[in-house]
Amino acid sequence: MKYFIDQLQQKIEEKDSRICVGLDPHLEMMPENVLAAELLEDIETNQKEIADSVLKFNQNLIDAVADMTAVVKPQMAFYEKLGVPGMECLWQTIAYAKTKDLIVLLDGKRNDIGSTAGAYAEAYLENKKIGVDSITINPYLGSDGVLPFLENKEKGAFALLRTSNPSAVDLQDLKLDDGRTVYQAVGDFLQDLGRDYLGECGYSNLAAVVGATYPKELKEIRSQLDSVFFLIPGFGAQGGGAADIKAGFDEDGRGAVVNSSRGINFAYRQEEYSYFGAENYAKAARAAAEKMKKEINDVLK
Ligand SMILES: O=c1ccn([C@@H]2O[C@H](COP(=O)(O)O)[C@@H](O)[C@H]2O)c(=O)[nH]1
Repeated sequence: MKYFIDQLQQKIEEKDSRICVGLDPHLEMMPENVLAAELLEDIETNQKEIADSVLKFNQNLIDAVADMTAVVKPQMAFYEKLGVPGMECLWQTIAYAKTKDLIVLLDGKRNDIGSTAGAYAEAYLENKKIGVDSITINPYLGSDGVLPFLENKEKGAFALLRTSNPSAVDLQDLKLDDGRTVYQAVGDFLQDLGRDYLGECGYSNLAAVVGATYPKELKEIRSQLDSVFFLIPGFGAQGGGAADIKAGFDEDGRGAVVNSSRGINFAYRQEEYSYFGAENYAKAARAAAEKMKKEINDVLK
């Protein structure tokens, strides 16, 4: 039995890649040759056709980046939006990623009271037909809501710590009586809880989400938490760059992966990659992923 976090760290090192490729099918950004615009005029009626197109899109993206990423992160919201066909598309996307030996991090930000958290953990982490390796969770219900996601040591959970959105500050930066911010207290909580789930790599199966868009806080959180692995979203479309995420890694360039979704999925829409054309969206995605991988490796040298 190999701990989730050791599997992840090993794959990152094998591929020498610290990127995570999000699979976020924003329908309005899809290439016309994959998804005809008129189908979007009545999404509910056309769910099945749209979901079939999304699956094809995802499979082509996965083929394009499989050799240069350890992990893919489908964002559940975009699949849930397409009803039952969307969920089928999600499971087939995950199954396809597993045939390419990728680690799957399902972005669903689930959680609830302990008994319901257990049902979520079973639904996503124990379903052998689906093959999800890890899931994002909300830690605000406390330990009984988090522990069910850690029961299986081959699986992992990424708890929201300091998110990448502009209004992250509204609640996460509030000051507690002991002088810590809410996010610092969440960080201490996750590190303490995660100590029973440490892999050989020194990081825990209980990982955390810390946004690339707040480099000062990212640096501070990394120095606070030495055994918590980070997923760092906010690279690319949200404005984060390689210099911003550098401090999220440890001194050996370990302990984090950086996510980009729109920046890779829809690279063909960016001026830099527009020469590929919409029909070569997968090639454009590969070029964007390659650039991101290199920029991150260079900044960590
Ligand atoms: O703090 C957070 C937590 C999660 N996300 C998710 O990551 C991707 C980012 O997508 P981009 O297109 O690269 O902006 C998306 O699925 C978010 O839901 C985040 O951005 N920030």
